[in-house]
Amino acid sequence: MTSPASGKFMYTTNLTLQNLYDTTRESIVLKELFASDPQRFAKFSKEYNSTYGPPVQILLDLSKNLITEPVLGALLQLVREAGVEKVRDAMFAGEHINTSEDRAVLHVALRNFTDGGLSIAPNEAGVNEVDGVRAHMKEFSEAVRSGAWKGYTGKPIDTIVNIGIGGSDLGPVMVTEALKPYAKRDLKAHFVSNIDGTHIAETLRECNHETTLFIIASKTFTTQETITNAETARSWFLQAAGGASAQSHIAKHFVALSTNTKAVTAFGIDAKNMFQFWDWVGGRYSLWSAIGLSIALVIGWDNFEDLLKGAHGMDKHFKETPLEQNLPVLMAAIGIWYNDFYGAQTLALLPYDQYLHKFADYFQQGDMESNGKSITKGGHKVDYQTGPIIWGASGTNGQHSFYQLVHQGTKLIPTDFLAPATTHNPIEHSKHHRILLSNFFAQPEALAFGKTEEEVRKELGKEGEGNEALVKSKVFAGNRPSTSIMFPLLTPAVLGALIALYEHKIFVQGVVWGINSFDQMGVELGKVLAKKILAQLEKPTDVVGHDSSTTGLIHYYQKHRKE
Ligand SMILES: O=P(O)(O)OC[C@H]1O[C@H](O)[C@H](O)[C@@H](O)[C@@H]1O
Repeated sequence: MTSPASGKFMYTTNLTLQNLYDTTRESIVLKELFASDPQRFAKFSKEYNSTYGPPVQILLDLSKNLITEPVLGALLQLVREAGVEKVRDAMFAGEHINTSEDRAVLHVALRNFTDGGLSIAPNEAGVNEVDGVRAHMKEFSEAVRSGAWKGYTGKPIDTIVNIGIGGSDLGPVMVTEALKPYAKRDLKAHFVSNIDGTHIAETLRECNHETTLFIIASKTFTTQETITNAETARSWFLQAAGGASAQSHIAKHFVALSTNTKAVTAFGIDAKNMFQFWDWVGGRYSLWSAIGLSIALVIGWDNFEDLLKGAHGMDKHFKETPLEQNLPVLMAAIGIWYNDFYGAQTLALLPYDQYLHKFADYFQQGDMESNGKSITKGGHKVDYQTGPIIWGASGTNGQHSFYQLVHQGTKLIPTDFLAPATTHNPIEHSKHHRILLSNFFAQPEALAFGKTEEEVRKELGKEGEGNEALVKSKVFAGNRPSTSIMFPLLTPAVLGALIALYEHKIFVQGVVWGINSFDQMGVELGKVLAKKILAQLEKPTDVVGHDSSTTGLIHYYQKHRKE
């Protein structure tokens, strides 16, 4: 049998799985599986307890998935056969598993602490500088938070504006939202990402130039959106601070997070106000790096460190735990089952925690930019499905919009439900939280077990008689899969572990599919075309080299625009 190196999803185990799918799919009925096995929850749920850092507990309940022991066994065999353990160890060792860019993939090194025991790639350039950058971030964030760091007129900073996009924005946004209970409430944090001038304009309206710190976050420091927004912020600041003569005040109000020292200094930011990271940190894996500075500013250094330690605990679990007990591996295996055998197109992330309302947005980049590929590392076109479409919203909002389709639509939608046992806001004696959690428990139950026609008829009584359409429309077929993830409380360490859990799930799937999860060539073409078009926007006669649709659209803009 060949491996994805040829573009064919053909491990030996693939045939076993296909066979299991063809012969047992009809009998994989959750209602029956639960009825016939009182141990099903015990068998298919795992409790994770961190062995490093602050205590982290996570309960992963996989029992409401369309799996049996033989299926899960075969899926794990597939993971084994695909060589996931070898590639995982290669990642930790710093081998250049990002082959197209010839780079190591070492975000795990950013959350490694010397007593963590993983000895992560000590020889890769930059790995031994991680501690130094962390110390710089700690010192700086503490100075800003305490008020010791002053703006150019001697006032303390009360507002930070992170200017970045993609991985230089989504992680800080998601984490600062998720950990709001730990936030310094008198330090306002804004995140500007969109090139749409509205984003920076509306933000600047809320800023006082004397007390605002701009954090320019860009791995490459060449990203059009970020540099344009940063230039606008700089002009705004200089104008407010007294024009060109205010140049020397920039040092108090602008810092950079980047791998590109040359571009940072060319922008006018002093190298000593730059927080370094390295090319082995992928953008969508960078919140653990200097890119996390805005997080550290908002929640404080100790909490930021707990976030890293929670992730490190999950790294240890991923590296050291047998596949059968390995949370990210199990989640990845089940995702492959739906994606490649059931033909599911998407995965919905449904956190029942308002603080996690950006979780799905964050993993849209994390998962889709990593595994949205159709060429293998060996350069072959795949003849199987790779990364799923990620989407979702926080509960219970989704229930009042798209859950109709999840319950009764024609598509199979695997779902991940997440919830904390305890809320940070126990108002009304946790009344809200009990209602929230009752929904968190009810939805997977309804999805899995549905409601039969018989039950509907009984419930409707006379009203249902002679009204077949009504009866049928109230039936829930059930057997719709879900994973439930619970934890005691959303702390920084728990959040770190959860993010790392999903990161490693994505990693495992990428290895099985034989793709490079660490490049993002698919974002390039649109950027190149936009540059070309930007130069043609002035006059209709400049618009050349496009199809009639694109030309027509640009002409429409030229006719109707007003400066
Ligand atoms: O951090 P930067 O270099 O500015 O990159 C920001 C973003 O740019 C591109 O869109 C990449 O596809 C993303 O992976 C990256 O996070």
